[in-house]
Parts: sequence; C-alpha cells; structure tokens
Amino acid sequence: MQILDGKETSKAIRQELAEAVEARKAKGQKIPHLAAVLVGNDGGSLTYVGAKVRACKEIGFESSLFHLEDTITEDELLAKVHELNNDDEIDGFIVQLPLPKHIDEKKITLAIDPKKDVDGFHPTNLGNMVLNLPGFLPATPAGMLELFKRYDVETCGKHCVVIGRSHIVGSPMSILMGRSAYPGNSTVTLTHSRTKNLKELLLQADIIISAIGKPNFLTADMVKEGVVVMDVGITRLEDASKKSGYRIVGDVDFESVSEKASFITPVPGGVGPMTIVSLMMNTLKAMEINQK
Ligand SMILES: Nc1nc(=O)c2c([nH]1)NC[C@@H]1CN(c3ccc(C(=O)N[C@@H](CCC(=O)O)C(=O)O)cc3)C=[N+]21
Repeated sequence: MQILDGKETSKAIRQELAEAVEARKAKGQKIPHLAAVLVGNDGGSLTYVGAKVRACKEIGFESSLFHLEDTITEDELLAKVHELNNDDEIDGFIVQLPLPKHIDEKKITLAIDPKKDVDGFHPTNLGNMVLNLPGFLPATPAGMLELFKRYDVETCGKHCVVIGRSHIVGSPMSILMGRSAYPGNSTVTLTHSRTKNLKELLLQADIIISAIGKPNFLTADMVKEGVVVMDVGITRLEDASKKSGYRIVGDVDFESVSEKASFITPVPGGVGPMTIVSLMMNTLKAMEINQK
C-alpha cells in the first residue's frame, strides 16, 4: 500500500511555483496576484482562506483578502466581483463558498470573469473542461489529477466509481476521469443519494473517489483488494484533546480500507493541500494567459 501524500506533493509543487516566481522576478516580469473574497465568519472558510493566503506568501505570490460582513447585500458583493474583474493587478480571484443564504451563489459565480476564475466554477470553464479545451479546471479535481500523475497511478481502462455529484467535486471528477487523456480514460460510474446498489458497484471499482462528507462511510467490506482510494470528505468532529477543539475526518475508514488499498489518500494531508496548490497553479496560468 502506498500513501498518496498530498502534504509532501503539494510542498514539492509549492517549491516549483516559488522557482517560477523567482525566474519572473529576475526578468522583471509581473508576480502572480491572487485575491480571495470571504463573506462572514464560517469556521471552515476562515481556515481554508487563511491557508490560501499563507500559501501565496510562501511561494512569493501577491495576495489580497477581502473579508466582508455577512450582512453585505448581493448587489454589494456583485460590485466587488466587478471591481476585481476590472483590476489589472489581480490575475485571479475566488469567492469562498458557502455564501450566506440571502446571496445567490449562482449569480455570483456567473459574474466572475472566466479568465480570472481560478476556482474553475464558471460555466464557461466547466464547458471547456467537458470539451477538453483550455481553461481552468476546478481546484479540487485538478489536485486529484495531479496526485494520480505524480504517483504514476494507472487510470486507463479502470472502473472508477465516484460517490457524490456536487458541482465542485463529484460531477467534474466524473467527467475528467472519463476524458480521453491521462489521468482519465476510465470507465466511470457516478453514484449519489438515489443510487440503489452502491455497495455492489463499489465492490467492482478499481478506483473510488468519495466526496460526500460522511465520516467513516467507506469501510473495508465495501472495497476490493488493490483498490485506489481518494478521500475528498472533510468533516470537523469535536475533540477536546486537540488544541483547536476539533479533528478532521474523511469519508473513508482509513485503518481498515488501507489494508486492502494499493494507493490511498489520508485526511488530513491528502486532497485538501492539493486543492490549495491547484489554485496557485491556476493563478500562475491566469497570469500567463492574460500575458502580463
Ligand atoms: N470558492 C471556493 N473554493 C474552494 O476551493 C473551496 C470553497 N470555496 N469552499 C470550501 C471548499 C473546501 N476547500 C478546502 C481547501 C483546503 C483544505 C485543506 O487544506 N485541508 C487540510 C486540513 C485543513 C484543516 O485543518 O481544516 C487537509 O486536508 O490536510 C480543505 C478543504 C476548498 N473549498
């Protein structure tokens, strides 16, 4: 069994990005600038946005954080998005999800200039992904593809079962794994809350991608010997023994499943850190595409 180590892999990629920044500096070229918009004080969002800003600092990217009150109106947030769309200094930006209930996430996502949409959530970028045209891939799926690549995991002709059909993970991942490319060329089954024979399908899977957010959902009796497992679940459970007061658990019962798996991502330290580094890679790409 081999661990797909997102922490180490993301560290190596951050090093590569830092070198790219140095090379640009030496030539007097622009430094990539990522902006993040955070609305309100959701605990998870504060952690993730903080990690994104820290990663920028470490790599040498410029970053801006716009932390707005959760009483902000939809129009005010749209105005912020338009401002960032038109700011030549900003190469790419994200609006951290989830947004407060009185704001329509779809409306906000649609307002982001696809050329600056480093999250890859805009329909233009999702459409380009489906057609295998250049564009930004959603950060979490892109991070998973990078892990497959860097560990040379064979995906061609494999049966890949995806659990969960969210717009940001399950759905795009099911499309990417089926594309005519590497990683890809898998036979894909996309499963969700209405799937009837999930266990039967999982027992046929060579690759399982779990993105439902249910702690310890996937157990050893549901997988076959040699399976490749990517755990995208992130749930915070209260834990008084931790300094933070909580611990992070994935969808996979790591202890039992890792005994049968050929490759497996841990949580934390698997897909999460890869998501952040994908965002950085997308930001560098945004700057290059917009030729600054
Ligand atoms: N516009 C937008 N873009 C996103 O990319 C986005 C979002 N909204 N909303 C929420 C999800 C979730 N997400 C994570 C990023 C990093 C970790 C991560 O680094 N996790 C660490 C643990 C971090 C911790 O201690 O909480 C790990 O797995 O090792 C997890 C989850 C990005 N998301």
